[in-house]
Amino acid sequence: MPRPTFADMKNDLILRAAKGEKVERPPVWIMRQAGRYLPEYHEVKGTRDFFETCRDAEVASEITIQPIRHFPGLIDAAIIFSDILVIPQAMGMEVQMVDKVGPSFPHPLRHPDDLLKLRKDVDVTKELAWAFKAITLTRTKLAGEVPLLGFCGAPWTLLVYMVEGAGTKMFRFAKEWIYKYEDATHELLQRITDVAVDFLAHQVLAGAQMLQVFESWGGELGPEEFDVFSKPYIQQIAERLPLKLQELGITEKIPVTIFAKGSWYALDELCGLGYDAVSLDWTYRPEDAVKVAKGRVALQGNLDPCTIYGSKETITRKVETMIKGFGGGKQNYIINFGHGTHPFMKPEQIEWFLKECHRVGSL
Ligand SMILES: Cc1c2[nH]c(c1CCC(=O)O)Cc1[nH]c(c(CCC(=O)O)c1C)Cc1[nH]c(c(CCC(=O)O)c1C)Cc1[nH]c(c(C)c1CCC(=O)O)C2
Repeated sequence: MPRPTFADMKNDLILRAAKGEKVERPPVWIMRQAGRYLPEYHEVKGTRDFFETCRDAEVASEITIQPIRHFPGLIDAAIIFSDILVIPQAMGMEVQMVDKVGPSFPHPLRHPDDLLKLRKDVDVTKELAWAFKAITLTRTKLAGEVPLLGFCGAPWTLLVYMVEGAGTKMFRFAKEWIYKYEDATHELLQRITDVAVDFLAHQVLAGAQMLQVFESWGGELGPEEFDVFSKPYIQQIAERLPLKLQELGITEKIPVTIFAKGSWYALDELCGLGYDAVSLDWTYRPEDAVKVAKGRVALQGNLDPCTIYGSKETITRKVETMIKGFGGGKQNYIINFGHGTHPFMKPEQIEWFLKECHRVGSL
């Protein structure tokens, strides 16, 4: 596949911040910035199936750009509208998105023998061709307005969904895998890692300018298990990606962010894995995170998303303390929520948050 060409960037703030450069103000984007809190999302999505929406390049690109248009000049990155569960799909698993319930796998992997059901050699250019098409179209439509982010799920988080078959509070099956089927667990994690590296690299080839790896269930592992079942695989992704990009003829630096939700005990290790940015949930005191990071990476985060339910004064106060806590934000900092938006949030409140980020971040 020849590498497409795109318009020059009008705003590359997030790319500069992720590379550790000094910036005029910290860039801001929001996890799940496209989605159900925006009325125009429902208009476009209608009653269409969620994954069908992702696979339609025209629709996915429109939804990706919606928040950029809704808050003109206020958001510094677009993130492609897709889902972390497309890797399990590429590996041969069926995944449905059930309205008001979430993801559901009709045939979860409950025993090591179930690994036989997975596709052995996954050709992402075939299985996920739709994703690359959506990325190329979205980057073209963005016309350099803001950079386009690609992403994938981290191996441990994807294993959780693949063996549980749905969201969970108990993690019974995922924990059974790590404590009872340790070898099979490593085999599965390795196979997901291989697909993830390939998938991320091809997202860049299609036009993604920065990447994020979502270890959303990181915090379900204790520190010892994190070092065995999460860290080696997210480290492999960071280490192998530049080589894979080189193979594809991509020589420029592509910043990559790791978001390991709940893994506060591992912050020091996360800063040394080869990622350019580390995304933090809201349970960190920014000052403490800055001390641990020691300028090795850009930190991203970490407003409690529920702050948006508070008054404008509350949002202002929280934005002020957050940006101050991250040292004023002119270097090594990207503003974000500590997790995604909720469907019940009012766009006006989010707009106030974004405006305050611009005001306080420019001081
Ligand atoms: C764990 C996870 C998933 N998906 C994702 C994660 C990691 C981030 C996190 O920790 O939240 C990542 C994701 N999912 C989605 C995006 C797109 C871009 C964006 O952030 O704006 C991204 C980056 C769209 C989505 N992914 C999903 C929706 C809602 C689908 C709908 O419209 O009904 C969207 C907009 C569905 C989804 N997808 C997933 C769940 C658990 C759910 C159901 C929960 C819910 O309903 O919010 C798995």
